[in-house]
Amino acid sequence: MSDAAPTRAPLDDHTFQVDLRGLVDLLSHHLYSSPRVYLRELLQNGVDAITARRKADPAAPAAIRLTAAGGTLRVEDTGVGLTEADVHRFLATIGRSSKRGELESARRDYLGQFGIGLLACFVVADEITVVTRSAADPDAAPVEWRAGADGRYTVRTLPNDARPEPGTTVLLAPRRGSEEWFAADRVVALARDFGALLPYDTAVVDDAGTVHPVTDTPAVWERGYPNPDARRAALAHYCDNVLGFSPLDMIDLDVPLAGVRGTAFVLPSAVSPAMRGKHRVHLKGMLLTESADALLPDWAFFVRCAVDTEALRPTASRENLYDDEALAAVRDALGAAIRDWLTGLAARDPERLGRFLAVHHLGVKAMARHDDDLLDLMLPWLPFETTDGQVGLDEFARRHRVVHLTDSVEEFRQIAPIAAAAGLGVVNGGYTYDADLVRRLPDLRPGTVVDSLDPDTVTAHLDPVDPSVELAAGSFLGHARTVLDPLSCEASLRAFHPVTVPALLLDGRDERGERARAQAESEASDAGDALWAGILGALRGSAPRARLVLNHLNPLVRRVLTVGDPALARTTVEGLYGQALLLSRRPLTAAESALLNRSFLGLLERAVHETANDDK
Ligand SMILES: Nc1ncnc2c1ncn2[C@@H]1O[C@H](COP(=O)(O)OP(=O)(O)OP(=O)(O)O)[C@@H](O)[C@H]1O
Repeated sequence: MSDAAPTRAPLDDHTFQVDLRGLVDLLSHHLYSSPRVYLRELLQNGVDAITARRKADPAAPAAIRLTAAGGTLRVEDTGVGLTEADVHRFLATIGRSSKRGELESARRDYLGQFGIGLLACFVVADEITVVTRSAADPDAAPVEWRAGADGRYTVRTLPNDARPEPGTTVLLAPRRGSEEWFAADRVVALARDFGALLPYDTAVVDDAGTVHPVTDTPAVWERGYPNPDARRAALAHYCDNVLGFSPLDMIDLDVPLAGVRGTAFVLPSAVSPAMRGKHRVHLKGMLLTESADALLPDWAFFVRCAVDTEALRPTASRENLYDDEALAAVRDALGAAIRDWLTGLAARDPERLGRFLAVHHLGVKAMARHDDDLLDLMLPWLPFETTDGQVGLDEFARRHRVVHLTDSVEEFRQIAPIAAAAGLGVVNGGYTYDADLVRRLPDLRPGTVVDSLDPDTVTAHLDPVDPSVELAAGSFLGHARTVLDPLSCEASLRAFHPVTVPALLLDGRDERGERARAQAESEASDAGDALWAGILGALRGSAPRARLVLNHLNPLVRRVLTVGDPALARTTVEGLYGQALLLSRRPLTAAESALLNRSFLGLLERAVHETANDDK
């Protein structure tokens, strides 16, 4: 056996091979949502180049000219330009960027950072030609770089007079099928959309030599106005033109920490809280997205923002904001600004607050669920549907020490008139957020009690009938109990308003749960599943039952109570139960539909039978 160290096979050093064609295809065709971004990337490179040049020479010219003529596009900037070495290093190396060197400060100063933006041009063109001359090295000759979508490129130096001044020109001709992106009017529209707020003078020249200005700065929210009305009018005009609606109101936004400034426009009509806001976000002037959805807290679904930001980060496709801590902090700060606006309105301009709440009370309720101070402040203003009509909770709680809450809109509709007549204070808890807010009342207004409205409470508030009346109705009520027992429902007799209601079915959530259980039990036993039916049967009795309350003030009910014929009495009970069931406006089970059918046909048959007898 040898004790020599085991010999190792020599290591082979390798480098990843990159299939440029595949990479170019991936980046250029799958990163971006639309070919239109090619123009944004070109504008962005022009802006960054000028910023870089101006760092060394603050007086350097700053202009970007796009020439859309003869179906091609030329983008020329007065920026820092590139030497031949730079061309190889930056232009021709995917993923390398001259804008990343100083890290944080670079990110602050430049729009680009990833070193892939130029590839977006391959979405619309097969070849990119760049002619550039460095401002950093006055002796460096102009350089021409030609690159194909297949990853090949050529570089050559040009005579000095091919480009006398520093700067860069990018030339593109459309790939077949992409001609539309090069039409002058399209280029003007795209450049204005992306670049209206860019810091340097930018314009498009068309075939006829007409110059179309692109930049329109400062932003409409940054400009000076002779008076607040003029400012409001200008912002409203912008909102109409750019966001497509006439705002109900406007809120100034300013978060110095992240350099976010802009305006939140209040939508003129209510929107679903589930709809996430689509906000227009510029990054250092360049339009990043028209549909940023994480800029505001979820509850602020009633506004659309237009902002410019200095410090938030874009995603690599540059079509949305990177959801990091900075964005979370901005989101909180913008949420606070909207909240402050609201509290300001409550204090100074209740009429405007009223107009706002008439449309967006749902949004404010959503917001108030997580914010006790706001709820406290808005309590007098937020409308709730109650037995006293549409009123603020504050006022309602003053009038009713116990605030009863229904589970659903249907329950409220059915019970509200009767409960109101009986002196109960009921709030409709069936609407989104309302129940949550009402349940917080005792904390905000000590002494107030909030209680669910259950059948027993309502029955207890309905006037009992005279014992002699109850006695006289005993036989009919006996039939009623026989009919209703299998439906897990009890019958009772009370006097209540309105007199037009013959019977009331009090049927809370627990009662419905019990009915669902009973139905499952009978289905299980029909199917021969004794074990399951037994389990369900064991649950029985613990759950409260529904209650059919007959109204002794109702003339029809008074007559019905005297019916002696057992068959007719049962059909009548079924009819009254069915009618009360329909009034409750909730979906019927199969057994309930069958009962309704049976009672309707039974009564019809009796009516026809009697008429036939009368005719004899
Ligand atoms: N107009 C220009 N003037 C001077 N240099 C340019 C110009 N366009 C591109 N470059 C150089 O080419 C590099 C790569 O550009 P590219 O657009 O691919 O990426 P980027 O702008 O650095 O980053 P991003 O991918 O975030 O846009 C840049 O970092 C810059 O050095």
